[in-house]
Amino acid sequence: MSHLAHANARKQTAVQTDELITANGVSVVLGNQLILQNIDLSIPQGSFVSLIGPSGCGKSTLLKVLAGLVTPTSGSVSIAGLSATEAARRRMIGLVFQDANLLPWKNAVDNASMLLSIANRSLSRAELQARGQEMLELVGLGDASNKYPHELSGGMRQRVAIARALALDPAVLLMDEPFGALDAITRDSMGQSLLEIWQRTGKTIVLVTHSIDEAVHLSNHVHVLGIRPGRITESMDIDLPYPRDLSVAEDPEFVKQAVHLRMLLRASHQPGGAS
Ligand SMILES: Nc1ncnc2c1ncn2[C@@H]1O[C@H](COP(=O)(O)OP(=O)(O)OP(=O)(O)O)[C@@H](O)[C@H]1O
Repeated sequence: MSHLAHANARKQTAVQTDELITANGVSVVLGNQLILQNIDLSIPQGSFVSLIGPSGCGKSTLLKVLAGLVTPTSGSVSIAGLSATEAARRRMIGLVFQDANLLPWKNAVDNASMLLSIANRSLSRAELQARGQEMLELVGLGDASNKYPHELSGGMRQRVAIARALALDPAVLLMDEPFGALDAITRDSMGQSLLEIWQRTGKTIVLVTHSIDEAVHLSNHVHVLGIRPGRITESMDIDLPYPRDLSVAEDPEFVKQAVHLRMLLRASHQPGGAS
């Protein structure tokens, strides 16, 4: 191996750290308002991280920065050693929003393979359908492939949206209040399914949520954002073993951590100055 090849191998090793996503000193000004101030984040590969904070504190904006959709005014984001824009261009980022945004004239399997069909024009219809079906099975909708969005419940539509994002096999799944419009019981079961998908696929997940219980049930790490300006005020590990099922909510340790998170969240509602 040449000297240069040795140096490159060293460089590659250096990039392959446990951290998949890092944000360094990210600030965002929109209009003339400071929305995010000096955000530092370090998200390990394969982790499940939740972002929680008061309404309007900038959680969605931060997710958009990680997705390469909003360019920081200062600071930088790296995803597997690439800029967020480049990671997005390479389809390494899957996005799921509160609204499933399915195409009403396509059935579930065609919706699930829709982004893949755009990303890889060389795939045959049979290949697209096979991948769409595989993803629907992963999200527990294997029997609904021929159903159209109007025939699906809100939870089922969100499952298709998750299948659509996963069909591209992204390294990261960024989710913005994906279960926010669902009833409490459906929301619980969607969270549980998401945990199982996470454990089966090993994806890195960043979830924006308003639910303390959801954050504690699902994540191994939670960042609390404060308001005016949006900044990370606290971070906490969720110290509960996986696999977790819904009965974890009755575990005294769960209750303790949820109480602690509530206290951090309450403090984050106080407007603050410099972080
Ligand atoms: N394009 C924009 N131009 C100007 N201000 C914006 C823009 N987008 C968002 N904002 C402002 O940035 C702030 C943060 O918005 P953001 O949607 O990121 O908050 P959030 O924490 O996700 O809120 P919520 O929990 O209510 O969804 C808000 O005050 C919002 O009005």
